[in-house]
Amino acid sequence: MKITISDLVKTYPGQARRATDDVSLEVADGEFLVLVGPSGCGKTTLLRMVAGLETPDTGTIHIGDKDVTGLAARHRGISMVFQSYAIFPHMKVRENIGFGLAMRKVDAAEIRRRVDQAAELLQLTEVLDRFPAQLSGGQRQRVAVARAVVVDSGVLLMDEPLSNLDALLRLQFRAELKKIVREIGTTTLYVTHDQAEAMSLGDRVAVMRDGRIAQLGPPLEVYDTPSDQFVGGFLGSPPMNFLPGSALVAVLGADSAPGLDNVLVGVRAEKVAVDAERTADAVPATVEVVEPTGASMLLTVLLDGHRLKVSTPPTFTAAPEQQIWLRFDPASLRFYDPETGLALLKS
Ligand SMILES: Nc1ncnc2c1ncn2[C@@H]1O[C@H](COP(=O)(O)OP(=O)(O)OP(=O)(O)O)[C@@H](O)[C@H]1O
Repeated sequence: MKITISDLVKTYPGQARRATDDVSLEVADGEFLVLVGPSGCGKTTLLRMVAGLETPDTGTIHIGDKDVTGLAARHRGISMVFQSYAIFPHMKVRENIGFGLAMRKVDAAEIRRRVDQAAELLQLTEVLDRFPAQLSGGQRQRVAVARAVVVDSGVLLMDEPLSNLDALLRLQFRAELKKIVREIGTTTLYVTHDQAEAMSLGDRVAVMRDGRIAQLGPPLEVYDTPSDQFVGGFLGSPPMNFLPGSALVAVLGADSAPGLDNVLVGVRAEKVAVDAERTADAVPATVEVVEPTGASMLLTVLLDGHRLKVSTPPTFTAAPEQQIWLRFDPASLRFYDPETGLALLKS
């Protein structure tokens, strides 16, 4: 089922600012779309309006072709998994997973069949007869997901479903979740403040800021070509570097110098080539900090007084205060308006 969100405005009582400010968005049938952004940007509010847990001031929500804007949550045909996954402590895993089906008066044999199937998908078969207290955090989280997917509704809404897990489990379960959602093929709207999670899971990501969608697109497109400085600085670890154009005159050539005074140049850490020796077209920089990440060596360097992060192969050896040489591939540079932070088309 596709979800069509049109011009949603929501202001909470007593708040001066809009929590969502005229948001329009279409989630295609079977698509996994992630809403991501810093705390307070309005992503949870948007999800809760789709769920029917908040009422928009203006705007409409359609699920499939049906206008559900005025419908109660239980009549919208959606499943939800929230951060505080409310699984019932007094019910065994089997009853917890089957709860939604029992509420819908599905007959017992069918409930059993579907619970068994979901349990297998989520590797919970062994623990179906346990109580939640006898499960690990990751297993509890899987119960919450199983309970949502077993209902087989056309739309799945998730709000930070992995946030209760420790870093390792989070990473593991992220990949499992991606696989499961692909298998069941449900249209999914997913909220997270974690940009890595958003990139990993989303067919498309919508980066939100101040109640609006700053950019919407496939993860790598948004990563490679951020539409503004905010998106480039939010997505990616490390975030995109931004340098005044004047710092790159030597790289881009004197011809482009006049135009460079008024631009901000964005470049990703891994797009800068680093050499210990001077090479053609290279500019000198000084190493400030060296951080081994295992997969790469992350260097903080000073280029003409401007700080940036560059990543090199893990075998690259560098020490603080050492001079190194940087090469920039013009094709990987992005240009922004220093006043507005908006992307400029390359001339
Ligand atoms: N029940 C509420 N009453 C008043 N203001 C609210 C309420 N819920 C959210 N807000 C405000 O609305 C704005 C958007 O909040 P929302 O929870 O949607 O953001 P979010 O991006 O999900 O943030 P987080 O990641 O911290 O949950 C914020 O300014 C927040 O303070």
